[in-house]
Amino acid sequence: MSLCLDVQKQLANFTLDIKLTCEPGTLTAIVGPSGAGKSTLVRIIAGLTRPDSGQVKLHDTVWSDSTAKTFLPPQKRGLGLVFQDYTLFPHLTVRKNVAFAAREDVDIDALLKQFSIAHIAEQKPANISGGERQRAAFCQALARKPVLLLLDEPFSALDIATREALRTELKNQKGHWDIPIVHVTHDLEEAFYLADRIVAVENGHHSPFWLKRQLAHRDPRQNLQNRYSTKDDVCFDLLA
Ligand SMILES: Nc1ncnc2c1ncn2[C@@H]1O[C@H](COP(=O)(O)OP(=O)(O)OP(=O)(O)O)[C@@H](O)[C@H]1O
Repeated sequence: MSLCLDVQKQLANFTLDIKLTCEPGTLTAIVGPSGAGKSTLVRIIAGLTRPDSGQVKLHDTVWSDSTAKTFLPPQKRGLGLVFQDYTLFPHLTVRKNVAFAAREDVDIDALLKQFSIAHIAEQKPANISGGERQRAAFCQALARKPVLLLLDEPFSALDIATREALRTELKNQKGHWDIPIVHVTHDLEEAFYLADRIVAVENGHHSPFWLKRQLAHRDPRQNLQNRYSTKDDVCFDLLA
């Protein structure tokens, strides 16, 4: 089921105005400078912020429509969220954290194994590493069998080696989940590595030129494109 949105929201200094479609089994990376509106966009998709106008739909289910005055609260959208800050309950073990969110038919042990944290299932979050906590956060998000996965800088608090390991796992697994994934990141390398499509946002608007400017300032310029852009789609912003 595809995510389709066309939303507007007045922010402090500009109006966020974004149109986006994200297909199941694909990862759309949202990149852009600080304050561009990326987190606001994630919050609108999650139902944590109401847009002033426009519509958010998952296939034919309307999550938000300002004209029809429809607004589905976050808990009814059935999505999985992974943020930079760990969303685990500190007083529960890893297994209980995942079980808390899980649908009945989910095999929690298999999920923990898939994310290589079966051996720490009985530990509490304070006793495991940052990378393990983020793995647990992914298990928690996926245990609810989400219709959409929303990732807001999920790797930015991790050290380089852990970040790279988790990126690789996400890249290998994302196609199997068969849901749209929206991934906000500051890191262009991460976006090029993971994304099926990159959408650059600047001052609340889709801005292919921001991405072009960033790449123009990189050294050497061609590296990211040559290494990761085997698919034309990823580069659609560069072709604009
Ligand atoms: N509820 C709000 N009402 C008005 N303005 C807001 C609101 N929330 C955020 N803003 C402003 O909107 C702009 C976009 O913020 P947002 O957090 O979405 O940007 P971002 O691209 O995620 O930034 P960063 O990469 O630094 O996290 C900022 O100027 C912020 O101050």
